[in-house]
Amino acid sequence: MSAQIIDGKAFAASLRERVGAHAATFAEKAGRKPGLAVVLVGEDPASQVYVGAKGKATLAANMESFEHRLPADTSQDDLIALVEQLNADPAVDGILVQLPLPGDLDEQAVIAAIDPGKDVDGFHVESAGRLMVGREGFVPCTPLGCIMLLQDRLGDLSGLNAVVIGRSNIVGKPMAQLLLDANATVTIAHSRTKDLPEVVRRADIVVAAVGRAEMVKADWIKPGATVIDVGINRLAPAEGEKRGRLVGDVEFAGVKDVAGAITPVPGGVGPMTIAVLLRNTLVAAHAHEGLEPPEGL
Ligand SMILES: NC(=O)C1=CN([C@@H]2O[C@H](COP(=O)(O)OP(=O)(O)OC[C@H]3O[C@@H](n4cnc5c(N)ncnc54)[C@H](OP(=O)(O)O)[C@@H]3O)[C@@H](O)[C@H]2O)C=CC1
Ligand SMILES: Nc1nc(=O)c2c([nH]1)NC[C@@H]1CN(c3ccc(C(=O)N[C@@H](CCC(=O)O)C(=O)O)cc3)C=[N+]21
Repeated sequence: MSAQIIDGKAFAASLRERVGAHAATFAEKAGRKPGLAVVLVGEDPASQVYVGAKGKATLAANMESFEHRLPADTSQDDLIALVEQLNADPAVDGILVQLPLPGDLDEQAVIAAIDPGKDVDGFHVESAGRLMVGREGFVPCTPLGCIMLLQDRLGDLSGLNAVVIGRSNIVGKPMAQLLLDANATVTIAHSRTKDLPEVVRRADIVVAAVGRAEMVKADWIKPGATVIDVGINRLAPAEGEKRGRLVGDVEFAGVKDVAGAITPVPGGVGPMTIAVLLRNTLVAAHAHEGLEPPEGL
C-alpha cells in the first residue's frame, strides 16, 4: 500500500487564494492594503530565496510588501531601531525578521522589540504565552500550517497518539501545543530521547522537525500513520548536479510504503508556512482597523 501524498503546495495555493480575496475586501473597507514587512540581515543564500518568495506571495495576495535588506554587520541598536520604526508605521500590519540572524545579533532581544500585535511569526514571548494558556494570539506559521494539513486529512484528532520530533521554540514546542489543544496524546522527542524508533512506532501522527536529512526510517512508522515532514535539508550535489537535492527529515522513498499519508519535501509543509504568514498578516490588519476577523481561514 502506498501512502496518500499530502499536497501542501495545493492546499497552500487555495489558502493564499482565500487570503487574497479577503485582502481585497479589506482594502475596500480600510482604504489601504494589509502590509507585511520582512527584514533580512546579511546575505545567507537560502534566506534570500525565502524572502524573495515571501515578497512575491505577499503581492500576489493583494498585500503590500516592505522589504528591508541590511548588511551582515548591522548593529543590534540599528536593527532594533528599524523594528521600532516598523512598529510605529500604520502601513505595516506584520513584521517578520528572518532567522537565523548573523554574527552576535541577539535574536531574543530583536523579537522582543516587535509589537506583539504585529508578531505574525508568533515568536514573541507574548504570543508563545498566549498559545500556552489558550488565549487568542499569533501562532507560528509552520506548526499552524501542519495542524491545518492534519485536520484536513484526519478531521478530529482526539485521542490519537502524536509524536513530535524536535523541541524548538519555532516548530516543535508550538506544534506539540496545537496537537494537545486538538486533544491528541502528545509525546515530544528530542536528541536525548531513548530508543526514538520505538517511541515513533506508537504514533498515529508523526511530525518530524529535526533538521537531519532522511533520519526517520520506514521501520519506525506504524502502518497507516500520518507523517508530516517539516525538515528542509539541502544534500551535497551529486555527480553532475549543480545544487544538491532538497530532502526532509523523513526517508520518503521507504516511509511512503508504510504510512497512510505523508507530506513531500519540497511541496509539503514549506509552502504552507508562507500561506499561513499571509493569513496571520490579514488577521493582524483586521485587528489594526478594528474590523471583525476574516472567516473561513
Ligand atoms: N518547512 C518550513 O517551513 C520550515 C522548516 N524548518 C526545518 O525544520 C527543521 C527543524 O527546524 P528547527 O525546529 O528550527 O530546528 P532546531 O535545530 O532549532 O531544532 C531541532 C530539534 O531536533 C532535535 N534533534 C536533533 N538531533 C536529533 C536526533 N538525532 N534525534 C532526535 N531529535 C534530534 C533537537 O533536540 P535537542 O533540543 O535535544 O537539541 C532539537 O529539539 C529544519 O530542517 C528546518 O530547516 C524550520 C522552520 C520552517
Ligand atoms: N522569522 C522567520 N520566519 C520563518 O518562517 C522562517 C525563518 N525566519 N527562517 C527560515 C525558516 C524556513 N522557512 C521556510 C519557508 C518556506 C519554505 C518553502 O517554501 N519551501 C519550499 C521549497 C523551497 C526551495 O525550493 O528552496 C517547499 O518546501 O516546497 C521553506 C522554509 C521559514 N522560516
